[in-house]
Amino acid sequence: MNPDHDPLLEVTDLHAYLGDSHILQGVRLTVPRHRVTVLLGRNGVGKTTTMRAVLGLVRRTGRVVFAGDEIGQEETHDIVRRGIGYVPEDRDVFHGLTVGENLRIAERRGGRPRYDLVYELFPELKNRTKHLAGTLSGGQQQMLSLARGLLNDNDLLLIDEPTKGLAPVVVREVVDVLERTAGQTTVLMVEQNLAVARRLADHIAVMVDGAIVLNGPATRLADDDETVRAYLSVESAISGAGS
Ligand SMILES: Nc1ncnc2c1ncn2[C@@H]1O[C@H](COP(=O)(O)OP(=O)(O)OP(=O)(O)O)[C@@H](O)[C@H]1O
Repeated sequence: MNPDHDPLLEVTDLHAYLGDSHILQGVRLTVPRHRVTVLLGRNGVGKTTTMRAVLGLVRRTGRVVFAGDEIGQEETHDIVRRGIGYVPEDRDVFHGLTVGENLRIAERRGGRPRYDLVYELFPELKNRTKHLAGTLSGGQQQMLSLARGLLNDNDLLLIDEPTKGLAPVVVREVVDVLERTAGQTTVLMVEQNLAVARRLADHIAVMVDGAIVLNGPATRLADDDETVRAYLSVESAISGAGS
């Protein structure tokens, strides 16, 4: 079956609230299987909140269907157990723990952690299992954060702004790692760096003021400069992501 017609994740009429603010206002989004979908939009439009709403981390209403099951009312721990991993924006590694310990505490109970896969994808981490995570570079911390998401057998990874705040040379490294990650699982990713988005995305979703205004093949990014200018606070030529 065409994966675009059998999405892994399908969100309909999703509303979310932070305090008194109505942040997501009827989000509709599909994420095809085995693809990278990049969620784009200006600062503050609700991209992070969309991921957190899918995970049940914010108050929300609406329909969220994952692998054919409705999960819009479920608690976060049940959603995560279904095979959705989260790599948050701030990387969230424990600086005072070693690389190995950071991985160990990410193991899902009852699961079979995939250390072989993780160390094959991230040899730099294998050489540093006894190093404190706080001593790693920003790029290595991002790798550790991605490795934690891949350690469990997740079907979907939600990755929030993985290249944010990284130097151009490190961005390139992380993009390579993201490409390897995307070979393993379906990805929904927030990314503000347009060059990175263009390199990785098969599918895009563009968000404006708490709603999705465009959800389709990534070719729209390549040949539709008007879309880019109208909706995104990104520049179309950003060095550091490679070609
Ligand atoms: N605790 C909160 N209470 C009320 N409003 C909040 C709270 N946290 C965030 N917001 C607002 O919710 C909106 C959506 O935030 P969100 O982080 O989802 O946007 P984003 O598109 O991911 O932005 P960015 O690219 O800056 O990370 C923003 O306008 C933000 O100011």
